[in-house]
Amino acid sequence: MQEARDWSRPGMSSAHLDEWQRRSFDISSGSCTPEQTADAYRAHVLSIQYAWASAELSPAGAASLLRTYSERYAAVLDSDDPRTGLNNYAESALHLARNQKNHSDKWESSLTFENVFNLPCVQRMMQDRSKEGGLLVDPADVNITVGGEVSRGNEKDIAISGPPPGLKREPLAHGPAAPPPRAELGRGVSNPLSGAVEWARALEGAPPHISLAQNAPKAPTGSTPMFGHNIFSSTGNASVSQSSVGCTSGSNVHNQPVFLSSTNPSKRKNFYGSGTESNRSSFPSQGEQEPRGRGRRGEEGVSTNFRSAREQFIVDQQKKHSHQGQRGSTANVAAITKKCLGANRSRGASSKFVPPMPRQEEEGNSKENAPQDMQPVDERLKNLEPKIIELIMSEIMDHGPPVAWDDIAGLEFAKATIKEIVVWPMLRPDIFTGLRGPPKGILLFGPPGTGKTLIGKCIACQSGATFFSISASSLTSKWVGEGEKMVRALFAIARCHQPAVIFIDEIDSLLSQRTDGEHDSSRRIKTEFLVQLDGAATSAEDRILVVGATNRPQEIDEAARRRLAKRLYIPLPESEARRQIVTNLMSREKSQVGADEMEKVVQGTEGFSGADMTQLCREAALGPIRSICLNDIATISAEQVRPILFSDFQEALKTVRPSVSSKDLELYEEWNKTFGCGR
Ligand SMILES: Nc1ncnc2c1ncn2[C@@H]1O[C@H](COP(=O)(O)OP(=O)(O)OP(=O)(O)O)[C@@H](O)[C@H]1O
Ligand SMILES: [Mg+2]
Repeated sequence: MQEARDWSRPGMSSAHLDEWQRRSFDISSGSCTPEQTADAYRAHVLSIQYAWASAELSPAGAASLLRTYSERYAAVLDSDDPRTGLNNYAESALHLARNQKNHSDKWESSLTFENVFNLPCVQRMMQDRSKEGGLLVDPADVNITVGGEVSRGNEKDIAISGPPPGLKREPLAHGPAAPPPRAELGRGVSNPLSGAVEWARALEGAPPHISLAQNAPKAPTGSTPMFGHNIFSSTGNASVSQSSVGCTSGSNVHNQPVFLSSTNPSKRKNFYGSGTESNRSSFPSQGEQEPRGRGRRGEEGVSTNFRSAREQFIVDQQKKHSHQGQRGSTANVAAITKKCLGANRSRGASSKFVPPMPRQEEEGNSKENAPQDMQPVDERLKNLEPKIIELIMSEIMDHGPPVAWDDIAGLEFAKATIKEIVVWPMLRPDIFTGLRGPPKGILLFGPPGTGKTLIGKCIACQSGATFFSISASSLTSKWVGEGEKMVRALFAIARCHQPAVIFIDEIDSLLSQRTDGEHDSSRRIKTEFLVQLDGAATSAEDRILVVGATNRPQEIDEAARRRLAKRLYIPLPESEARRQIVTNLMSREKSQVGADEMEKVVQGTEGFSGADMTQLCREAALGPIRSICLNDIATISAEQVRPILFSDFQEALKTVRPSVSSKDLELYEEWNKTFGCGR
């Protein structure tokens, strides 16, 4: 509070200062709840504003104090630590975003900036566009700042902008064309999907790979249409910052993409807007700025987006309800807004607060605006919430290093069957009709680590179909009602992107036996899934294939089992397959293992799964490193490391054991005999 005294004007009333002091003391006592702390900081901010308005504080002092307390206030709002912050409703979402990974995370995109422009559909789009000479995004979206804030006309540091006024965009005659500028769905941005939809439509020829897994790579920023992001994101050298695709203006006439760093959440420098240093440090001049958001006083020319106590109360109530899981139909929207709820955005008392749930008017507005803002991609999707569509579409999975059928050792019968069911009918739908029509559901079951997920990845790469990969966890979200909607939307979108494959890894957790004691929401998700599966199965013209994978087939609901008509056993690898796995892996390393030594390795690994074999090879590969003298490890060159030898395998075999017990194996064999479709 020393600061307050320093900034105060001589002769001003000390009432406000005392008040600040008292509250500050309370807050720092550590006994306040986050709500109380936030309230106290809000009150501080209001007091400072009041003091400034009644000329009790100098403008500079007011600006400085306001910045300090607004930042503290924002820190409480944004922190997802339940003891210190209010952002707990996003806890699970943030947790998922940060920690959970699934298989698809490890996949790298085979699309790069270079080769994406060689895609026929992109070429086509470029040609079409060059004929039309039009922009790929809605003109209204051109001047949008990446990073969540809507750019204002007078700002110099606009992150995305179109060509300078008067400069007509020339289509590229050759060479790589730029992707359309990605319109960040910032608040107040009109027609947010237009660019993305346009781009996606243009890419229709290239089968997108769509993952609904929550833990698949996510856009860090808010409700962003992610076509652009996903199509261009890759872990290779052409990677694009997920929240930062943009186009330069000025000299860069061809709209070459530039990479912009995303906002550092820990830095709240932009607190007073998206602003420049000058507008950040001049609180009193805020009134001159264009009011942002829906601050009621914004109309009067004062940019005070503070919420009245009543408004705050409504928000608090909404938060409480969200904690009780009674969100009803708005839950979906809330779940989607979770992307915006992290600390990625600078926020404060004078910036627009993002409530955990949309306020009534916002909801109303969004419904009203929906027809113009979010044009449905397809007629069939018009009954779905645009934000759910966006969410599903935004999770487009990059299929990384392509998995070929030959990368899967053994499993010849399963591979042949899948090719017959998946690949050929996709290629020749005209032949595979009537009784020859492929089954609409496949279940891959077998012990852990035998290649079920690997097969899923291979189907993604080889089938040429739109590939949706979902994990049960993405549907069994805590937002009541969201799961069913997601399932419905998933199938609806798949229907629009036929032929499509929906891959559900660990399907047992989604479609386990329905019991009396289970939670209502998971029961409803299951029911919805079965209904959708039925729809997909009975509609002759739909070319949607559902592939489930599980290592707990006995737990699958019998109704689901029936719908997954082709149930393929994925057993432990036979000796030939084990040899193939070791040979494949060793071919990428420096190794010297003779044929008879390899035979001994194969014989010694009876009962090993594919994953166990991989683990064995990894362990053996460490042998040469372990044999290096400790003093040399820092200096030895890679070439000097000796090759992997049979003795390394012998050592590795002492520590790596099969992960599947013979008792478990019997259960699988038994289930296969009863329900399996193998020979
Ligand atoms: N048949 C196989 N050929 C080549 N590699 C294999 C094979 N089976 C397993 N692997 C190796 O084991 C790893 C794990 O396989 P995968 O994830 O497909 O197992 P899974 O059957 O899905 O196991 P889980 O049931 O536990 O999910 C693969 O990444 C691969 O390296
Ligand atoms: Mg798996």
